[in-house]
Amino acid sequence: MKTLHTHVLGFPRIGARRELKTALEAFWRGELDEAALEAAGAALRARHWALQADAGLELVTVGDFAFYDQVASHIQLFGCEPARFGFDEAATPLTRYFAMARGERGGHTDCCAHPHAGQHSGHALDMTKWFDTNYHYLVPEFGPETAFTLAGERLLAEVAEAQALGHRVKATLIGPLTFLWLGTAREDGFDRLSLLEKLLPVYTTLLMRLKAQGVEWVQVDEPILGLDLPQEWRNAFEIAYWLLAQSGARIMLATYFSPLEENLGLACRLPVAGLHVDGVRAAHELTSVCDWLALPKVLSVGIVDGRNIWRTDLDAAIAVLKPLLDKRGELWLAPSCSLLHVPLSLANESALDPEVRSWLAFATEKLSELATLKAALRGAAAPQLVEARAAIASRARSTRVHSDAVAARVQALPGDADRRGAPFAARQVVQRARLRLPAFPTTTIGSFPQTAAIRAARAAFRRGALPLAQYQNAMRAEIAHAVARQEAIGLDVLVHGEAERNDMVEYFGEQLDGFVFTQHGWVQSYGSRCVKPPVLYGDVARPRAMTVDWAVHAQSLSARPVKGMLTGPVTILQWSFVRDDQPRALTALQIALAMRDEVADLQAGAIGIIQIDEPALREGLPLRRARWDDYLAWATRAFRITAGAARDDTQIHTHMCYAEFNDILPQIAALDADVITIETSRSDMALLDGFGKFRYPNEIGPGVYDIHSPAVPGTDAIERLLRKAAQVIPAANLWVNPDCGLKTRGWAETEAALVNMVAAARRMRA
Ligand SMILES: CN1c2c(nc(N)[nH]c2=O)NC[C@@H]1CNc1ccc(C(=O)N[C@@H](CCC(=O)N[C@@H](CCC(=O)N[C@@H](CCC(=O)O)C(=O)O)C(=O)O)C(=O)O)cc1
Ligand SMILES: N[C@@H](CCS)C(=O)O
Ligand SMILES: [Zn+2]
Repeated sequence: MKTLHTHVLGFPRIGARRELKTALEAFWRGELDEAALEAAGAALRARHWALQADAGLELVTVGDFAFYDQVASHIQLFGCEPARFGFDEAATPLTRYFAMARGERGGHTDCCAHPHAGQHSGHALDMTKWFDTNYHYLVPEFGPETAFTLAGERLLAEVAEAQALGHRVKATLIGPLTFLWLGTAREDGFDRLSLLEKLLPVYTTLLMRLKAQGVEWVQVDEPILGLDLPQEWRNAFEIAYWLLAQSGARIMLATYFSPLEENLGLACRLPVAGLHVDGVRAAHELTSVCDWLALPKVLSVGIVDGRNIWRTDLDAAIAVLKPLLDKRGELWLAPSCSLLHVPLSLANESALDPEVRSWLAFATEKLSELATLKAALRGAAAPQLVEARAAIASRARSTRVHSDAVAARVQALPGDADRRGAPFAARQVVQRARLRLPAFPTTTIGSFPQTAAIRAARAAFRRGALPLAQYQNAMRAEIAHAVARQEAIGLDVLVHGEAERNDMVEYFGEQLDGFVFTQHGWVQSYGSRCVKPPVLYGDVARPRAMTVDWAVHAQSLSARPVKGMLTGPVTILQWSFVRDDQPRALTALQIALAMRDEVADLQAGAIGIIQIDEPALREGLPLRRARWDDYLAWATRAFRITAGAARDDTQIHTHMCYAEFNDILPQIAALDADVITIETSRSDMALLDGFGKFRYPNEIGPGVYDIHSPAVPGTDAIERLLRKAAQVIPAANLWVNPDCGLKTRGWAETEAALVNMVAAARRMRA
C-alpha cells in the first residue's frame, strides 16, 4: 500500500483583505490594544489552518505566522534580542518585538538597511532580502556575548491553539545553521558559526517540548543548503543534526529556492526523518535525491511552484511523482517553498480576465492542486484533473500570449541597440553644457510622500466614485505641489513625485500589453507593507506612452530640469509574476523594448534627464555563483537596451538600493548610466569604497541620508558623509541625494531633511 501525504511549508499570513496590515497599523497608532491584535492574529491562523485541513492536509503547519517577520519571531523564541535595546522588565514581548522591527521610535518604514555607526541604540534591526525573493527579513545581530535561551512561548501556544481547534500539527522552525547564516556579526571578524554550540541545546529543548506537546513532525528549514557554503558551514550540518536527533523529534529538513548540488549527499545523509526538496527549481535533482535518501526517510517533493502563480501541469507532475512513489512507497507532496510569496486566493478576483484567471493558482488553489495530485496518484477519480488539463491546454494554445509584432521586433533588433552614441566622457561634456548644473547637484530619487489624500483619491477613482478627469486633476495638483516645494527647498534637479503611481512596478504593468493585474493579490514585502505584483502572461508591448504627460506637466512648472522616472526592465521582471513558458532573458528583453520607447518619448517631450530605476538588479542574481555571469549578461543588456534610445545630451540616471554592490561592480559600470544613485548612508559610505577602488568611471549620487527613519539628518552629518564620499570619488562626479524614494515618509520630515541636504551641498560648493 502506497502512502501519500500533502503539506505546506508555510502559508500567507496577511489575510484576504490584508486584515493583518489593518490590525498592525491600528495597533501602532494606538487604536487597538495587545489583546485585540492577538485576537486578529488568532483569527487569521484559525482561518488559514481551516483552509489547509479542508484541502485534506493531515497536518496543518504551525509557526509560519508572525506579526512582523518570522526571523524576528525566532530572535524572540531563542532569547537573543540584542542587548543594545536595553529592554526593561516591564516591556511586554510584543512591545520588544515591534521595537526590534521598527526601532524604539517606531520609524522603520521601508526595505533595506545596513548597520549605521551614527544610529541611536534603539534603532531597528537591519532589514534585508530573504534569499532571492521580494520579502524582507529582520537581521539577527550576533556577537561573542550572544546567549540563547528558550524565551518565547508563542510557538508552543500556537501549537496548543491549533490542537484545540482539532488539528494535527507539524511545527515549522528556521534551522539553526540558516538562522546563524542570516544574522550579522556585530563586530568585524566575529564568526557567527562559533555560536552554534550555544544555540543547539536550545533547539533540542524546544524540539523535546514540541514532541511532548504532541507535535508529530517538525519542519526545520535549512534553505542555505542551496547556497555555495564555506566548508566549515557544511561540516557543521552533520554535528548539528546528530545532536538535534537526540531530541527524539521527527524532523523534516526543508530545502528550497535552489538546487542542492554539492550539498545533495550531505542533505540526504543527515540523521533526520524526512527531507523536502524544491521540485521546481531543482527538478533535475529529484532522481538523485530519491536514490540517495535511504528508506525509511520520507521524501517531500515541492512539486507545486511556491514562487509563481501559474496552475501546475498536473499530468507532468504525475509523470514526475509516480516513479518516485513506486520506488519509495511513501511520498509527501508540497509546494516548492512557503506560500508566503504568492497571494492568498483567486476567490475575490472578479475583475480578472476570465481566460487568464483560469491559468492561475494562488495559495488556496495550490492547496487544491495538492489534493488533486494525491487523489490522482492514488488512482481515485479526480474530476479537477479534467478542468486543470483544459486550463493548461488553453494557456498553451492561446493566441493572446504571442504577438508577431513583438517577435519581429526582437528578431530585427540591431546588434548595437544596447549602445549609447558616444562614450561617457563625450556625453558628459554635452550634458553639462545642456544642463548647466552646479557642482554637487542636488536631487531626490523620485517619489515624494504618498499621503492619505493621494491614496484616498486613487481608491475613490478605482471605486468609480471619482471621475478620471478629476482624479487626473488631483494628481496634477499633487505634482505641482511637489514641484513648488522642491523649488522652495532649492533642489537642482526636480522630480514629479510619483503621486500617480500605486507602486513603481504595478503602475507600469497596468499600462503594458502582456500583463494583467489583480485586485487583491497582495504579497507581504515586509511588516505590514505589501505589494501587488502584476501578472506577466504574454508578449510585452507598450500601446501608448505611460509617463510622458505627467513628466511634461511637471517640467512645464519649472525652469529647472525635471527627471523623467521609469522602472527598469529587470526590476519590472523581478517584481512581477512572470511567464514560465519562455526564458526570463527573453521576457526582460521584451520589457526593455517597451521601456526604450518610453525613453524615446520622454526625450521627444524635452525631458533632458531620465532615471531608470533598477533596485532589483542585485536581487535577481541567482543564488549559485556559477549562474551569475549568464544572468548579468542579459540583465545588464536589457537595461542598456532601454537606455540606448537616449541621445548623448540626454542624461540617463539609474538608482539601486538595499544591495551589496561590490561583487557586481564591473556589471554596474557596464550599465553605462551617466549617473547612478545608490543607498550608502547606512553603511556610513562604506559601500562607496568599492566604487572608488574600482575607479567607477561615471557620476555617482551616494545616498546621504536614510529614508527609512523619520529622523531629520543634520547639515553637519550630511556634510561629513559628503566629505567622506569625496575622498573616494572625484568631487566633480558627485551628486547629492537621499538613499531612496520618499514615498513612505511624511512631508514635514521630508522637507526638513532636504533643506539640510541642500545646505550641506552648498557648503561643499563653497
Ligand atoms: C521599493 N520596494 C518595492 C518593492 N517591490 C515593489 N513592487 N515595489 C516597491 O516599491 N520591493 C522592495 C521595496 C519594498 N518597499 C515597499 C515600500 C512600501 C510599500 C507600500 O507602502 N505598500 C503599500 C501598498 C502600495 C499600493 O499599492 N498602494 C495602492 C493601494 C493603496 C491601498 O491600500 N488603498 C486602500 C484604500 C486607501 C484609502 O482609501 O485611503 C485599499 O485599496 O483598500 C495605491 O496607492 O493606490 C502598502 O500599503 O502596503 C511596499 C513595499
Ligand atoms: N523612484 C523610486 C525608486 C524606489 S527604489 C522611488 O523614488 O520610490
Ligand atoms: Zn530605492
